Amino acid sequence: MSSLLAFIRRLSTCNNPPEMEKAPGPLRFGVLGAARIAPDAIVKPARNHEDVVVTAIAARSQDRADAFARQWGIPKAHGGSGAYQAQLPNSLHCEWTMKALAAGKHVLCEKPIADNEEDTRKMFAFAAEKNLVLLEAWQVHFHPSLQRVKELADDLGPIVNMSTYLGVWNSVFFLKDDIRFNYDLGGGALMDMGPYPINCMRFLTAHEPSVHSASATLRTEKIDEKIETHLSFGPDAIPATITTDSHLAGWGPLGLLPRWIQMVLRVECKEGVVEWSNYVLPHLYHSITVYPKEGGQWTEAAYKRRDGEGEEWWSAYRYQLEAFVDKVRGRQPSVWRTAEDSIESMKAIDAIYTKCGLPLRPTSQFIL
Ligand SMILES: NC(=O)C1=CN([C@@H]2O[C@H](COP(=O)(O)OP(=O)(O)OC[C@H]3O[C@@H](n4cnc5c(N)ncnc54)[C@H](OP(=O)(O)O)[C@@H]3O)[C@@H](O)[C@H]2O)C=CC1
Ligand SMILES: O=C1OC[C@@H](O)[C@H](O)[C@H]1O
Repeated sequence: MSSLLAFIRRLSTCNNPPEMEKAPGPLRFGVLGAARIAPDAIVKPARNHEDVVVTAIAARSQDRADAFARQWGIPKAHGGSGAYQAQLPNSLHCEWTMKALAAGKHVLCEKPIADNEEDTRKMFAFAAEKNLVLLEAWQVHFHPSLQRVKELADDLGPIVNMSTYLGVWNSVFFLKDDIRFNYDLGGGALMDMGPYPINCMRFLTAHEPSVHSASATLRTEKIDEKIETHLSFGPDAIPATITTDSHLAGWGPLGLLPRWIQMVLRVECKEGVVEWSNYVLPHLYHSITVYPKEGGQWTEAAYKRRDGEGEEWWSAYRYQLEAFVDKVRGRQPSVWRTAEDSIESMKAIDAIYTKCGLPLRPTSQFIL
């Protein structure tokens, strides 16, 4: 009972974090796109960061921007921002990141950072040229649970196999015209969910993947509803299987009842197995179950960093914002993701599409 209460308290603070008094001259954020993810990804974490304020929201329609600003208490003071958070369809990440960098702003851009490797390289090259911070907002990298899974896998000896089935039931989660199902907007189940397992596996093995096979079930001509791919990581060719499925079959009469999401990463090591559930949004809840070969399994969770940074209720987005602001302010973040991380992740996504015989998502036509 007490652990249920602690869970509810943690979740409710995570969703409604306490407002911090702001330091003088906080970093001013503009949000690009009144997206569904924007409140969780930036608005709420910013409220709780003493050195961040969200000053502006931009959307295609003024009404939508006004409504978002009203709902989330954003003054909409256009101009004067020091950083932008891009929450747009994937195909627009490149264009708007380039525009923001050209205007001298640091950028925290949603995952996947672009439509393909070519655009990703262009964006990071421009950020480096302008000496500005650009970070792909793959927030799981900043959550303590990923570090903990790595510690456990390291303890159990070399990784020998990794697998994950990432599945959601699309009529519950997504609308028919969702950006995820539009090729021109950079859609596809792999684009949407692929960054999670690819980056976890890259981090856990500290190696890049080679793609051996991949097959897609299509939703429309160029949009993957589901992809299963077989990869290997590093010189020891550690095998891995990733399935991204945006349309889990239902169950019950006529298959109409939704299935619970499937988000478990399984890491098999020489001396045992680590299973990490809900690794896509680990701050909501997650469990890490360890099955040592010698017996004596246990389950744990990691919500707070060992070095003392953070709070049990911090979301992965809040940890990510801490790191981003540290970087912008010239401090060394406790955890960071490099340009190389984003480039290699996009390269793997491109390689999987190519293996499936599908076209890469379209390169941005935007020219500065
Ligand atoms: N890191 C994470 O945990 C998550 C990341 N994401 C990422 O965030 C981004 C946004 O996702 P999500 O919030 O679900 O997206 P939404 O469906 O809310 O759409 C985002 C924005 O895209 C714009 N948009 C919608 N349709 C079109 C269109 N046809 N043409 C041009 N623009 C359009 C809208 O802008 P406007 O406001 O101007 O109307 C909308 O606000 C994606 O890159 C996604 O991968 C998403 C969920 C979780
Ligand atoms: O980034 C994401 O995380 C959760 C998923 O359900 C969502 O589709 C995706 O955009």
